[in-house]
Amino acid sequence: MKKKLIVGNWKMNGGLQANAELLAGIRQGLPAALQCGVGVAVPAVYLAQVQALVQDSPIALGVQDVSQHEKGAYTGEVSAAMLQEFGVRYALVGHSERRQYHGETDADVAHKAQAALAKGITPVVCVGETLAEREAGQTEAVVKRQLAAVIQHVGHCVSELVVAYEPVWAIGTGKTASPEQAQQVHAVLRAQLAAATQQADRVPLLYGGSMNAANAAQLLAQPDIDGGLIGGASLKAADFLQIIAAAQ
Ligand SMILES: O=C[C@H](O)COP(=O)(O)O
Repeated sequence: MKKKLIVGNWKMNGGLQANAELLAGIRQGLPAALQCGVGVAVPAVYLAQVQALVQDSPIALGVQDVSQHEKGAYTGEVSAAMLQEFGVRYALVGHSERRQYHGETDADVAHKAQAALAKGITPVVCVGETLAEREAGQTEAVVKRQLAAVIQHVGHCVSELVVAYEPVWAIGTGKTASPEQAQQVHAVLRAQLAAATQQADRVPLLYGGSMNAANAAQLLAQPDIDGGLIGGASLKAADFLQIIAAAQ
């Protein structure tokens, strides 16, 4: 069976002491024979600290964004080359909070994915519909449009992506998509990937949106749900570890 992948997205949370405590707790509680991939997407300012804290552990280092530009006069941006220097393995691109609060377009997200790939960093491409879009019956059209922009841009590298389906209405709200709702969208995404690459099965499709210790097992049991992108529940070692246990 394909290994599941569980990635914590810390969002704008943490601090030097809190990060050290959280990662110590996770490291201590990880099963000796870990059967799934584990990563944490941390605020860029903590990269050096977290790189050291996850050293010699199975925890992969991730970030929450990457610049689409290579270098130069882009105040506040962090390039893929800089991330590469810190051993970053995963970069979230197109998280709905970036799309919503920072005006990121599908084209921006596609360029960011390409910039990450060019430096050997795996983009975790986030897609998802708002509540209004779901209620208008546009879920499929929205996620397909968002993913198509990336597929078209990265060409033959499609099989190197990770894709995360995160319904915006489920993020941080405690309202999780039902396993059936999530599976339905994941199947759509899988079919879209299959039209672009013969290796669609190896692209991990993560679900994100109020995934927690109580609902993780059911979500992860769906045939096209290959893991989770976890926000709130990744900030407590015990909760994150329970999700990891469900992915074993
Ligand atoms: O990237 C993570 C998602 O936005 C989910 O966040 P959440 O688990 O707090 O709902």
